[in-house]
Amino acid sequence: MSQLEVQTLCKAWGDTRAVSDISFSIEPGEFVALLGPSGCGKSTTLKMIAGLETPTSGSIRLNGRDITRLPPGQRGLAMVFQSYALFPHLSVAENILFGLKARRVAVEERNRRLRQVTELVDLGPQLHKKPGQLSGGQCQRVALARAIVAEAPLCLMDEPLSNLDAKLRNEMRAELRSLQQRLGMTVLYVTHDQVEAMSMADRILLLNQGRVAQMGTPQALYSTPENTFVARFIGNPPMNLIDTGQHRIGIRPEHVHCHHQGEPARVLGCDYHGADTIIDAVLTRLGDQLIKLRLPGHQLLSCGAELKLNWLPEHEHGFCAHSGQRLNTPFAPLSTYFPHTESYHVA
Ligand SMILES: Nc1ncnc2c1ncn2[C@@H]1O[C@H](COP(=O)(O)OP(=O)(O)OP(=O)(O)O)[C@@H](O)[C@H]1O
Repeated sequence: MSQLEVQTLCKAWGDTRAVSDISFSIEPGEFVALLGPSGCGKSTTLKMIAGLETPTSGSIRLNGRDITRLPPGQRGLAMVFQSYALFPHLSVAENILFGLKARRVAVEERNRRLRQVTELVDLGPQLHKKPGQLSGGQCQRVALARAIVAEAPLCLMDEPLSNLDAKLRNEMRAELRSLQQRLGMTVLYVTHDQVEAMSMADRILLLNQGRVAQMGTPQALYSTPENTFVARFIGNPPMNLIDTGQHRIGIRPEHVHCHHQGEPARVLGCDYHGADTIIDAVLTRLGDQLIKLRLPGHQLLSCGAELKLNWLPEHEHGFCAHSGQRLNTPFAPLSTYFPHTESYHVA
C-alpha cells in the first residue's frame, strides 16, 4: 500500500485554477520532490495535503486512511517550513519537543527521542540556546529535528533550505538526504530548484500550470522528457529545441559536437564555467535558430566564428510542433542530413 495517495486533486479560487486533476502516490521511505516554476501550484498542493487548504475536489489518503477533510492536527504529519517556524522564546530542546509535549508523550519517551535526534543532527552543545543565538544552518537542523522526533508517516518540507547560503545549502542537501535514507523517512519536498530535486529525490513530480507535467526518476525526466516543458525545465542550460516545420527536435547542449561535417553555425558568445564552456550559436541554414553547446575546458571562440555542428541521431528527441508532446512514432532526425563521423574538439 502506498504511504500517500492523491487522486484527481483540484483547487480553484473563482476563475483561478491553482491545481487541476493532480494524481500521484508516494511509497514508504521514498523522497519525492515537488518541483515546478513559481505559481505552478506546489504550495497549494502541499497545503491541501497538510490540511491548511481545503480541496475543491479530489481525495488524499495516508496509509489507506482518507484524510481529505481532517483538520491538520489529526493528520499525523510532520512539516518543515522555509522560515523554520521556531518559537524564539523557547530553547532548542523545548522547540524540538514542543509537538511531543502537546501530544502528551511521556517524559521518558520524550527524553529518549531527544537524545537520539540530537546525535543525528549534531545539536548537542546548542540544546539550551535560544533560536536567536543560532546560525541559519543550526536553526534548520532544529526544524529538522522537530520533524524527525514526531516519527510521522509522512514529512512535508516546503523549500527548507532556501534561506541558506549556497555552500551550506549543498552541505545540508547531502545531510538531509542521508538522514532521510538512514531513518527511512517518507518525504514530500517542495522546491523550485531543479538541481536540488535532481540530486536529492528518488522521484520528481514536476508541475506546470497546476497540472502534472511528468512524474518519474530524475534520470527518466532527463533522458525521456514527455513534453517540451519538461525538456526545457530539466537540465542547465536547457535542451535545445529546433523547429523543422514538421517537428520540434530536442538536443541537449552536451550532445552537440563540433564536426568537420555538419550543420553550419555562427558563434554569438562563450560563457566559461571552469570545467566547461557554454557556447551560444545560431544555425544559419535553419533560420538562425539559437543552439547552445557545452564543450569541455576553456574554449575561446570569437563572436562571428563559423562552426559545423553535429550530434548522434540517438541523442535527438522528437516533439509534436503543435502540442509539444514527445513523439512515440519515428520522426525524421535532423542529423540524417549529415552522416556521423568522428567528432573533434575546438582547439
Ligand atoms: N489564497 C489564494 N487565493 C487566490 N489565488 C491563490 C491563492 N493562493 C495561491 N493562489 C494562486 O494559485 C496559483 C498557484 O500558487 P502556489 O502558491 O501554489 O504556487 P507555487 O508553485 O507554490 O509558487 P511559488 O514557487 O512562487 O511559491 C498561483 O496562480 C497563485 O496566484
